[in-house]
Amino acid sequence: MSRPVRVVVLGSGSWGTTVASLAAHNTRTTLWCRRSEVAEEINSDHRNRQYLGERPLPDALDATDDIEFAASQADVLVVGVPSSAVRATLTEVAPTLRAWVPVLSLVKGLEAGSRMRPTQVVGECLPGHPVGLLAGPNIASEIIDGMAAAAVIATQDEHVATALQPLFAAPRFRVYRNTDVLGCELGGVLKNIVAIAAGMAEGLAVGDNTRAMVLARGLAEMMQLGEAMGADPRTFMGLTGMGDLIATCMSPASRNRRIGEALARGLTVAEAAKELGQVAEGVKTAPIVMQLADEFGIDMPIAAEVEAVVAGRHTPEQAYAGLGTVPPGTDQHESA
Ligand SMILES: NC(=O)C1=CN([C@@H]2O[C@H](COP(=O)(O)OP(=O)(O)OC[C@H]3O[C@@H](n4cnc5c(N)ncnc54)[C@H](OP(=O)(O)O)[C@@H]3O)[C@@H](O)[C@H]2O)C=CC1
Ligand SMILES: O=C(CO)COP(=O)(O)O
Repeated sequence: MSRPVRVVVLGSGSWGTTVASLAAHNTRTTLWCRRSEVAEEINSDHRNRQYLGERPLPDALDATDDIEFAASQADVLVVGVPSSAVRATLTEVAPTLRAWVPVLSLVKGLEAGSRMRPTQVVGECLPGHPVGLLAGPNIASEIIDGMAAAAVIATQDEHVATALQPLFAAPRFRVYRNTDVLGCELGGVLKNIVAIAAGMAEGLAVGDNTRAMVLARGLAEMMQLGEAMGADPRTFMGLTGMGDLIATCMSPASRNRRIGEALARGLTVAEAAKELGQVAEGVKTAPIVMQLADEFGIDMPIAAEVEAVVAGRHTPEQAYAGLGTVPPGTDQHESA
């Protein structure tokens, strides 16, 4: 009889811990924590209090702070550290990870400097490994509480996706497949910037029409850049695009939205990030996305205003006033 596969999740923040908990209900699972006290708390108390409060984690979930040993045990590797830490983390696991182990990214940010998507960084650090991502409208706290949700595993190889689907699925967590890796990954990356705009709007006490405008025009910006970069624009109408955009812009638990709200309260980006204490990928992604928008010749007025606010050039009030000066153009989807 063949042994069950071992899933190893790198990164014990709110989402890494949640995904590891989903997997632990289905198969042997190890969570790598960079701090030993977090690993001890998970193994002894079945809690990760810093990120998930008193929510109980599965008894079967194993935690360790030994990244090389964890990687050597992996049949499937999941990357759940912030985008800024993906390359360094994968460089550490490369020597002990066995050949052909599939690697799944949870990461929703672009690498500064290289402007690479997380799956591209995986491809560079771990050449030859099948690569994919798990994305969708997945606010970690709701999923660990067992509220119904769905995600997508995006890989070019349908066989890999089909093998991975049951490892992360739960009765109330549906896992779909998609072969448009670029479109799915960009959806998760770009919606964070729109969520900062949505948070600023909340902080400025706008109406529901404004909320809807930010969502709809934000989605249009995401689709236009995505299509110009080679993604299928229809992907942006699915879970990883519109789905994640709605969840992140609407949820008071979204870290990106909370950053926007804090900026509207007059905090600086540094103060807002300190108050949050968790990663909000949209802050560092906004300037990279504006470089891409320039390169591909795409107008992204909402992303441009978010970038101006996080760079400290505009206040949130100026950003919203600035949007009013942009010529409206057409609301029909324009192919890039
Ligand atoms: N939370 C969510 O609901 C969702 C998050 N995501 C994405 O998942 C990724 C991870 O996010 P999330 O779990 O929420 O993040 P958190 O901020 O909750 O946790 C980050 C984790 O990464 C670790 N970490 C931070 N910096 C480094 C580093 N330099 N080297 C190694 N490890 C590091 C942290 O360790 P330590 O505790 O020691 O600081 C912590 O375990 C992000 O790209 C996010 O956009 C995607 C879907 C949902
Ligand atoms: O990606 C997420 C939900 O799908 C989480 O969003 P935040 O990082 O804004 O909390």
